[in-house]
Amino acid sequence: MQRLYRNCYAMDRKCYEEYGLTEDLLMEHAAEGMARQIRERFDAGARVLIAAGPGNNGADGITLARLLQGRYDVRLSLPLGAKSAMAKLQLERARKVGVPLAEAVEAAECIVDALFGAGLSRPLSEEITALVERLNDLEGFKLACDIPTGLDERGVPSPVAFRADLTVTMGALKEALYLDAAKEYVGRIECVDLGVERLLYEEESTTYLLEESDFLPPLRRDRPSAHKGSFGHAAVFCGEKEGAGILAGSAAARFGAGLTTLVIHEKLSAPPAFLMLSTTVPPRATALAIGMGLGEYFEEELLEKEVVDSSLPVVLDADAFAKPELLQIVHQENREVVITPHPAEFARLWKYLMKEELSVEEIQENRFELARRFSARFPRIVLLLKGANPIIAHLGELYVNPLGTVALAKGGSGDVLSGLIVALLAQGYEALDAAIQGSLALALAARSYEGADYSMLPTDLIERLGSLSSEE
Ligand SMILES: NC(=O)C1=CN([C@@H]2O[C@H](COP(=O)(O)OP(=O)(O)OC[C@H]3O[C@@H](n4cnc5c(N)ncnc54)[C@H](OP(=O)(O)O)[C@@H]3O)[C@@H](O)[C@H]2O)[C@@H](O)CC1
Ligand SMILES: [K+]
Repeated sequence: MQRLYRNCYAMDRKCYEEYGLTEDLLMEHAAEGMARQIRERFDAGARVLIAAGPGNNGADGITLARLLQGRYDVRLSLPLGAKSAMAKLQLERARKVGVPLAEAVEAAECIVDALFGAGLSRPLSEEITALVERLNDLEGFKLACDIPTGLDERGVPSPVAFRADLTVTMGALKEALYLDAAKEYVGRIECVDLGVERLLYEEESTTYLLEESDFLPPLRRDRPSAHKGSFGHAAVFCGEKEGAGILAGSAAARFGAGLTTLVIHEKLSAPPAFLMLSTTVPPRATALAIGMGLGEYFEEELLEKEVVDSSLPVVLDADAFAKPELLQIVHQENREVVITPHPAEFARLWKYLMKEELSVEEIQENRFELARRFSARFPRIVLLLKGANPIIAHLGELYVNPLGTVALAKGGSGDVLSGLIVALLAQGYEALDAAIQGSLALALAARSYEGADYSMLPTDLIERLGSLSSEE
């Protein structure tokens, strides 16, 4: 797990005030971090075009030009000139080592965007927008300095923003790079130390980035005397769209629940043989999941009695967010509860619980802030806000999972996720661990799919659950 930050200003200040470092020194490390990435990828002589802006993001780019000059065919473009003191100083140095200025944007094997970083303070002008479009249209490898130009401090992209293959970010990882919309622009993300080890640079944070090595597959069954009752009993409500419940139930069984029962209202057409059926929650159930394809089958009284009045750990998903009786659960402080809304469901939930209307767009632009506000209001509840980079919130802490792929953008992926989480709850995991591990398992299952990304089915995910392993 790595830490994420809203910005690095306080940590930069610490470098100057406590460690006696200078801006010049930090910048040299920032530029050297980019130079290293370029040297690893390109042979001497390759053309590197660096588009540098007027501030210190541009100054990083100008410094990079100096570091590469001599070994590479460097072209430096300064469409707005050099304005900050550091940019002027770096330009003077770059000139002295012979860095040539580019008249216009020209084709290159490596294209570096050092136009704007943390200081972008207003929309891009037409001229800069056109420049970013031209850079995007070039064929070469694209490297963004600190943050791709056009993303604001939340990560929200302008209509045109630089599309990087690699973002080399300075000092520490920023939340903005992990907003769903930013996923289109950032490419791979590498973080560079600025003159001190990351450990010394970083401050406390309440936001974390999940990594592959955080995944711990469910415990192997190493007790030969264990029986099915040793691994919990997941009860999955199966409603009008029965496929959703069947997917969730199948995922739960595959992810280790000792028993899985589909709680049904009407006889199912063809449930898998390993799932049991019941019209009530079995007395020995150890966790519940409800909402996937639920519809209107179940009477309110039954839901009250079997789900709301129960103390079992529970996953609420999909249609559960349209049922006020089920939403009472969010107020149950002493229960393990995971809620898994997608942004439109989160909007509905927000209106009901927070009495405030938000559009899906507002939610997507402010995912981190809203997840934080939700967690401040309902600290005990584990919120898993779905998206390209799902955010899990609990007790005011956020965990971001950047590992998912577009192959997951298909009906049924969310049902599988609910099944994974209820399987872990049934086996005794705490709600936060169940949400984190379920989310990681889903992403890793998708990554292990070998077919074309458009072709993956929820059943492919379920098949892969048995062979997941963490990288390390
Ligand atoms: N702090 C540190 O210790 C370290 C910082 N580092 C680096 O510094 C970067 C931050 O630098 P920064 O603060 O100078 O901001 P930056 O992104 O260059 O933009 C500011 C300039 O752009 C201008 N401008 C803004 N928006 C504009 C627009 N739409 N259209 C046109 N102009 C616009 C703005 O002009 P103004 O608003 O004043 O008119 C100003 O001139 C950071 O991302 C990292 O790369 C590293 O070296 C490590 C150490
Ligand atoms: K940039």
